[in-house]
Amino acid sequence: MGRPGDRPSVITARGLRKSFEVKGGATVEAVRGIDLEVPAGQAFGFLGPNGAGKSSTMRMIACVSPRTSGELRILGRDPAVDGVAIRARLGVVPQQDNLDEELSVRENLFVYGRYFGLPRARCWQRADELLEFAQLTEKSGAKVENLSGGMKRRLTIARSLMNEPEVLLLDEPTTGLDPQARHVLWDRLFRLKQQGVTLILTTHYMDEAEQLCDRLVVMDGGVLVAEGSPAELIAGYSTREVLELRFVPGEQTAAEPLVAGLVERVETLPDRLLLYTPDGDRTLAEVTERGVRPVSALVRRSTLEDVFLHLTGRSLVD
Ligand SMILES: Nc1ncnc2c1ncn2[C@@H]1O[C@H](COP(=O)(O)OP(=O)(O)OP(=O)(O)O)[C@@H](O)[C@H]1O
Repeated sequence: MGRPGDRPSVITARGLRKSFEVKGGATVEAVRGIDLEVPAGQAFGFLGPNGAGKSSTMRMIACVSPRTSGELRILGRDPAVDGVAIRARLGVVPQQDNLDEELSVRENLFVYGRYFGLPRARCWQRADELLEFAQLTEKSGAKVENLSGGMKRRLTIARSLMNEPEVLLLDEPTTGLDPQARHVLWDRLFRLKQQGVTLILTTHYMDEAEQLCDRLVVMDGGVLVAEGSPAELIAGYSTREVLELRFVPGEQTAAEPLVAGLVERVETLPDRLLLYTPDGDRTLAEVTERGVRPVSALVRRSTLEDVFLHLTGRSLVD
């Protein structure tokens, strides 16, 4: 899988696998042989539900978890051999913030810079640049424990940029944030991409994938089930429009036979029927003619959520 462009690849994987031995001698196959090609300068996303294998893949790319088998090259090097050298060129934003709550915002950046061996004066200078970038200059002297969730995320991102990484890995960057905080964060990530940083992120939010990613892979059960740009995936796996018919939970099954044959594909959810159609308004008129009486009806454009439902038979967010 993959579409290598003329830009060099920052990540190449072939048959990449990760298994974990668990209690009782059983093996969990978290990643079951995936192929990846991520060109420099892209925002590349792993989209999938909980347990799909996204974090396990990210941890192998971050050189903190060895692969079980397969090939993996990051920035042209093998993490099993050159992990330390690769890590120096990566920025990592983990799923859970692990900031030092007792230190001030600015000190958190300083300490991280020192960890990467930057001279003291350069650490303070870089910290101030990144505070501005993260829109946290006014919070420079504040204790981390007094920051909002969105500010903490922005600080974690600022910290991951102390070593001027070429590639930034973000594991569910906006999980738990309110919509406004998510938009501020997306804006900062856009800026980084404009500056040439390759972004690799995991998410189970389809809007995040659509907003941020040039390309993405849909992951489920440790394998890749589709790859493309958000627009390509929607064009390839869904129709342009969806007619959503809402029912009192349970009553949607009675309507199923009435809509049969009207459209190419119908998905049944606990309180809804989704009818995939090139023309939602026309289909709505047809189902009304057939005597279907939903609580409400909505025509909307297809999203990545529909693609995911089509590919896996399940919703992205359980
Ligand atoms: N250290 C571990 N030991 C045993 N099993 C693990 C370990 N890490 C992950 N797994 C298992 O591997 C599978 C994939 O997990 P992973 O965390 O990679 O998925 P994910 O897509 O990132 O999910 P989430 O969105 O919940 O983070 C799951 O079944 C998980 O329970």
